[in-house]
Amino acid sequence: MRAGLIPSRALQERRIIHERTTKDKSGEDALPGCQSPKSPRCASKPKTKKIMYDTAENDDFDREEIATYEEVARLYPRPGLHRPIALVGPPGVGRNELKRRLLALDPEKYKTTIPYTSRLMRPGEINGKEYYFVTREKMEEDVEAGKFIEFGEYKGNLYGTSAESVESLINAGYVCILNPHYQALKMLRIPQIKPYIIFIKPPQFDVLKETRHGAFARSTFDENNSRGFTDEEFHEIIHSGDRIEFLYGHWFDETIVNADLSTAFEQLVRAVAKVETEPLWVPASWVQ
Ligand SMILES: Nc1ncnc2c1ncn2[C@@H]1O[C@H](COP(=O)(O)OP(=O)(O)OP(=O)(O)O)[C@@H](O)[C@H]1O
Repeated sequence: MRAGLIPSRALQERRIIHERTTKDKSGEDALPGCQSPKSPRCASKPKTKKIMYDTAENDDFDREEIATYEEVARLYPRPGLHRPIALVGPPGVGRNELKRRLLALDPEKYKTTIPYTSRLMRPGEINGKEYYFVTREKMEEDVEAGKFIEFGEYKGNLYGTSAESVESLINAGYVCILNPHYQALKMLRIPQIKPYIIFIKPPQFDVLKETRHGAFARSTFDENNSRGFTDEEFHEIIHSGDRIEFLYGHWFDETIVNADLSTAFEQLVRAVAKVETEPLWVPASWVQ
């Protein structure tokens, strides 16, 4: 990601760090950002070195980003245009589940990025399969250079998603499926990437509770994924969804309410088909 493309003055001045994380199947890693972000961390190119700001709950930071008007134009589908699909929404709403289903629908067409980590490779792991393994120094250097759309630290190791990995999937002709933290949208929403942004919205409390309990869904707020969601967590998902919608709603191309999972997935499949077949409104700068 080039510094000149970062859409926000605030982002150029701050490095963003969040603290919540999630585990992978081995139960020990964090996969912030595009993989499974319980850890809402985002990155940008900082002007000031060695300073980290937790802006996850900073309303002022977010409000600086609210646009008033934006010139738009229709982007016509054409061969070679592969717009990534970015699923944004509150932690726990089901973005990973929807992403997993889409990737499984056509693994030759839909791909997601492989995150980078500074953690040591474990026996049996292959570089470039689950992760790209790099040294902490190299990763810090790349973070400083603004190469990560989001990154975070978990148990002393850095994890992150590079903008280059998104661009290389696009250039290789894949439909890149991302579930970035909402603050990463600031770095993704650029002409080189042209994401189609879908907000995954929780349904109202009763429906949220009924559908998740009915499916024996495991709470993503629990490190061990060993229990269901609590009422408090359902309220948190709804509250967090409202906040994201308030702050970033002007960037959403579409909203899907994730009540019944199959219905939400069908809507997602239709949305992805639409991106490939219909002219859609985008910032005018993307079509020039
Ligand atoms: N519509 C739904 N009905 C029932 N269960 C669902 C639905 N959507 C997701 N789930 C289940 O809820 C749980 C959490 O979903 P998922 O892991 O996709 O959340 P997430 O938004 O990616 O959360 P996080 O960002 O915190 O990792 C999973 O067990 C998933 O199968």
